[in-house]
Amino acid sequence: MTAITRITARQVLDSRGNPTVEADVELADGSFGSAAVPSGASTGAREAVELRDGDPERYLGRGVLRAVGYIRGEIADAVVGRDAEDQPGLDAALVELDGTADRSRLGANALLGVSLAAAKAAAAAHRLPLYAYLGGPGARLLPMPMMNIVNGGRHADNPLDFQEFMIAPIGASTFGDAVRMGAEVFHTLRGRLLDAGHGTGVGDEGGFAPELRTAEEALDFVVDAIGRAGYRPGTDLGIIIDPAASEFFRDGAYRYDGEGVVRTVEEHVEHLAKLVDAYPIVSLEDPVAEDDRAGWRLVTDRLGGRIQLTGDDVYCSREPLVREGIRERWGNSVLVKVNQVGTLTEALDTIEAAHRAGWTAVVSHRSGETEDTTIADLAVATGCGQIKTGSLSRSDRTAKYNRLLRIEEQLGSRARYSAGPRPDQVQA
Ligand SMILES: O=C(O)[C@@H](CO)OP(=O)(O)O
Ligand SMILES: [Mg+2]
Repeated sequence: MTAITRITARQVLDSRGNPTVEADVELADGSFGSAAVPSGASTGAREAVELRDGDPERYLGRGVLRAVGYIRGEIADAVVGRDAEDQPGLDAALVELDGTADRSRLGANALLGVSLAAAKAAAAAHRLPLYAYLGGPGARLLPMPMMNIVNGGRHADNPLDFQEFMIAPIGASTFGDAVRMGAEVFHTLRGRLLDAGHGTGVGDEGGFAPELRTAEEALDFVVDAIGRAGYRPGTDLGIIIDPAASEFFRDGAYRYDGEGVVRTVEEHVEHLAKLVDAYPIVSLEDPVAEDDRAGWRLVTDRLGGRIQLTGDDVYCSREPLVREGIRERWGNSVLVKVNQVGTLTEALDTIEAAHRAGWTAVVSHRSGETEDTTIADLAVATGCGQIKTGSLSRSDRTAKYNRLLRIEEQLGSRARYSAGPRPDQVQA
């Protein structure tokens, strides 16, 4: 009854107004699943390749239409008749059909759309929500959200060199509390920015994008907003930064163009360490560039015992790269974005490999998102305990928070809230 009978796809728009792929899968019993594929701006060099076509300033639709065509044609021909319950088999068939290491022939966006839509159809056939279908009866841990409230870097037009400043409700006792606390800080921050004469326009992920130059200026605003909203910085809410350091690492140095400073690898790591000393930072993502191996080692030696260091660009959600990072001790955590790798099975394998090594995993959105909420279910299904899904505004981001609120309600008294990456940080 879970045999795939029909696959189709279409172009839809993502949150940046760029076309992206949406795929539908239908099963013999009439069950249906649909998934829309997200897209990044600060992409890792070893990410699976999406078909989009070149210049991001221009219309990107032709590549997407090619991906849509592949789904309707070649992929449908190969996959119709397969059992949607056999997700690893389906995903392996998709990877084999593509035949390239970087998924560039059919496109990671084509592969991922089908992979996720098939999982949703199989969940529907079982009359289960996706998180329960994928995670089983043990799936009841709501993730600590990393809420993006200040945008910079590639995600905004302001001078801030670091890409994302986030708050994490480490002192919340439920996911509902966490969302409320985040929303209160978000609105308090808005008022404080206005008072200081700043604009309150937002960046790609819905965080404010004020004309600030230094990380310290942004962090002062964030700490102040946490306090004025009635919370204790570092106890109720921690701070997380994604500098997305690959974006400003050139010729062996970190070029802070907004701040007007160039820092050597050592100076850059020293600067991060000072920020960790001065502010309640609980986690740094991509603190150094993906190809700065010495920097990864240095920052891990310096800060790995104190805070979470999450690799995004350096791992591109790919299990073999994470295994290498575990061996080499580059960080202690991995960011997992399903479209970086191209299939659901591979993303799940990456999370499992991280957990087996005692690392944490953070399920993440992309800066270009849609109303699709699959990652909310994935965070609960894997019990990873952390999700990064943007600000408290913009429907593309709030869709994920709202989905998690509904899951928490559905789980009732079985629901647990993860107040941080470690198992002992779960609220009873
Ligand atoms: O760097 C990141 O972590 C992501 C998501 O926040 O951005 P993008 O999707 O542009 O790669
Ligand atoms: Mg990142």
